Amino acid sequence: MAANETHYTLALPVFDKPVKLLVVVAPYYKDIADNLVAGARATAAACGAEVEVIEVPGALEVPTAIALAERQAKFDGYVALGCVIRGETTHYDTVCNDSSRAISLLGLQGACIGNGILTVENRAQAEVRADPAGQNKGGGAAAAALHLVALSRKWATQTKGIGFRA
Ligand SMILES: Nc1c(NC[C@H](O)[C@H](O)[C@H](O)CO)[nH]c(=O)[nH]c1=O
Ligand SMILES: CC(=O)[C@@H](O)COP(=O)(O)O
Repeated sequence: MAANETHYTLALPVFDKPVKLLVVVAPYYKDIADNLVAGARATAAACGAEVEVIEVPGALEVPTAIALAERQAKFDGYVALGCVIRGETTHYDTVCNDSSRAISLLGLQGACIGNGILTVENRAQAEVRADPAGQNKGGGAAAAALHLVALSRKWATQTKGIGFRA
């Protein structure tokens, strides 16, 4: 994938009611995280969505923070951001696999989550993917969350008043 190429081709959803996103970021690599957050903020702003940002120590804590936030029922969707760079041991595999799987499981339970946690071999790969003017993975994760929020709202209004599964 070219440095400035992105595959987020869907048009952003349009909302008639306010949307509130929670960005959960692990600033393990602060500069990378800052770029991911900037990309997510820009995409959220393009949709008129409100953003709150919280920080956790690492990628493994991101899904737990989302699960805790979901209990508050204050947010329409979540953007998971972070960067995992392979080191000398197998811990990379644990961090990548466990954080992504936990995020997917939360999604299957109905949380609208976009996953922008980078899992890369080296810093150069991370930099180009975090850059809002590059592959903009933070913006893509925010777009994913917003699309799921739109879908959730669409189907919630369609089933309102129907007391049974059609
Ligand atoms: N190596 C990276 C980590 N490791 C830390 C874990 O995510 C976690 O915070 C720790 O195991 C305590 O539970 N985290 C990243 O986000 N990125 C890494 O490259
Ligand atoms: C992804 C990691 O957990 C990694 O940064 C840890 O580095 P190492 O495997 O060299 O301990």
